[in-house]
Amino acid sequence: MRILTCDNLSVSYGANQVLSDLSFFAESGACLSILGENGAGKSTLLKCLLGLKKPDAGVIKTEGFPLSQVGYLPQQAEVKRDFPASVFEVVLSGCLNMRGAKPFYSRREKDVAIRNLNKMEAADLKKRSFSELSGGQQQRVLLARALCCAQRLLILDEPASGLDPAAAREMYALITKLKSEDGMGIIMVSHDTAGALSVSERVLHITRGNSHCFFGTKQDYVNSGYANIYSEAR
Ligand SMILES: Nc1ncnc2c1ncn2[C@@H]1O[C@H](COP(=O)(O)OP(=O)(O)OP(=O)(O)O)[C@@H](O)[C@H]1O
Repeated sequence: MRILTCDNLSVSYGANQVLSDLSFFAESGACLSILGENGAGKSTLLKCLLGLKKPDAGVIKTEGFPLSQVGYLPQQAEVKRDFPASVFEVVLSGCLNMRGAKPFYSRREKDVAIRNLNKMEAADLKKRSFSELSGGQQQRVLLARALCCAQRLLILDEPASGLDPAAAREMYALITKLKSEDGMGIIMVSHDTAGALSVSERVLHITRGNSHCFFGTKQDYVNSGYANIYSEAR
């Protein structure tokens, strides 16, 4: 079932047209990977999906839930990894939207945080200081945080970047579990083509200047020349 549809999206920064006439969709229980070279416009597209940048033209539509209920895992570089908070506090802060104007988190929000820590197989880290964790552990905790507000759709910006191969495998296994057990829809920006393809049903591939663009199933992507365009561009 489609949970997000993007029709004829065009986006620019001043005179720099980054995306033009882009159309694609994401489905529940499935992962859409957004691939493409540096500067192709992947982060710009995520900003539009998150309501942080207004497109010049086009429509972004979620099905049956507001954009405020989309979970978001930012790129590693955008997260301050040494802030002095416990793992539980970091995860609980993902419930900020649910808390509204209340001064403290309720039992219900704390239960949501615990449930998501369990889901990310990180319950044993609950009392640890976030800054002392390994990169892979931090990433699992931040995913649990993103899940606290994700009703049906999760947006991940390079979730395996900076992780060693074992931690990256764990991250992809958790993504697979979220799709199959929770029916979560996932949109993931990645430079790790093989890893991304291993968990994706569909691919959106964009290139700088939008001269090439592919949207379709993983199988069609693998059979197309797009993966080669990407490796040549890199
Ligand atoms: N805030 C901004 N103001 C002006 N131009 C920007 C801004 N952010 C991005 N751009 C430009 O938009 C284009 C797309 O950048 P974007 O960061 O979306 O690409 P990307 O595919 O995410 O790249 P990367 O893989 O390196 O993260 C680039 O030409 C970039 O210079």
